[in-house]
Amino acid sequence: MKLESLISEIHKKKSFLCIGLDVDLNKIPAHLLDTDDPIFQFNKAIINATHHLAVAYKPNIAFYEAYGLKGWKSLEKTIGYLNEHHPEIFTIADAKRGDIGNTSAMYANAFLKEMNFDSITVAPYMGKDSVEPFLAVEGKHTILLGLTSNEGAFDFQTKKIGDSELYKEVLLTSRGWKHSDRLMYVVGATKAEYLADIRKIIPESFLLIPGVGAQGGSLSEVCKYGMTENIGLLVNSSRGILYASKGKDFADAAAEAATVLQLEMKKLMQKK
Ligand SMILES: O=c1ccn([C@@H]2O[C@H](COP(=O)(O)O)[C@@H](O)[C@H]2O)c(=O)[nH]1
Repeated sequence: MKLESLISEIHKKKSFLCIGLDVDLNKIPAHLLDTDDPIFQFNKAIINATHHLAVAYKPNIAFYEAYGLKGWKSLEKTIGYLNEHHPEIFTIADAKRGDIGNTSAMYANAFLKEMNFDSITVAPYMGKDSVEPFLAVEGKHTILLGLTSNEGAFDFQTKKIGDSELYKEVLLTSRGWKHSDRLMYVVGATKAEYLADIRKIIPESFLLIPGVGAQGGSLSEVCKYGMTENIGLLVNSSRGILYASKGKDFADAAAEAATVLQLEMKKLMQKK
């Protein structure tokens, strides 16, 4: 998907909400467990109830790999359903891949071509040749881990390198790579206070922001420091939306939780 289409969808829906499809069979309503493919049935119901409120969906691949072949089939059906019924919605394979070049090319093929996701999350720490095969895929986006939402982000990412910090070097260096216009970056909502500095290095890039909802990040803080003229944000919530109810009303409850975020986003967009 072209960036202009994503931006136009954001303005149309007055939303920059990304819904994380992190399906845990221990958390979904019991009645779905009797169906042939509970993960897909759950995702389909969530997508049907929320697609007017969200501009992106982000299945975290771990939640599918966890169930072996059945999980992969559910993932394939989910991305197929999104691409067939909602081609206007941006899709993210949250796979956090990255390896030596020829292996990265296989990951790029699997997620961006075979499964036809619009984007994939990639770990930057094996360097340029590990990211290039993803960037080489035309019409797709590579979302590089910038500053992650977890506590462990302070173990390495914020470590000083001369006058700079490791995560800043990732942002700065990757900007110089071929097809860097296809890059986006992950920044945790729990690290909103870093966004002003981050915007000095990557003023226009789209940021995928996980960490609102269950992890306690603040949407208004994220917007205060991270929002650009083109909005430039995809704010993700997974558990806070998916598991708003464990009853038969789970999809309606998810839509309600998504609406709360969308309305706050609309307000914050109007302020801009
Ligand atoms: O820094 C990061 C990078 C990725 N994630 C992923 O986003 C979702 C967050 O889920 P919630 O339930 O809304 O907390 C999940 O898939 C993480 O693996 C992240 O949280 N932080």
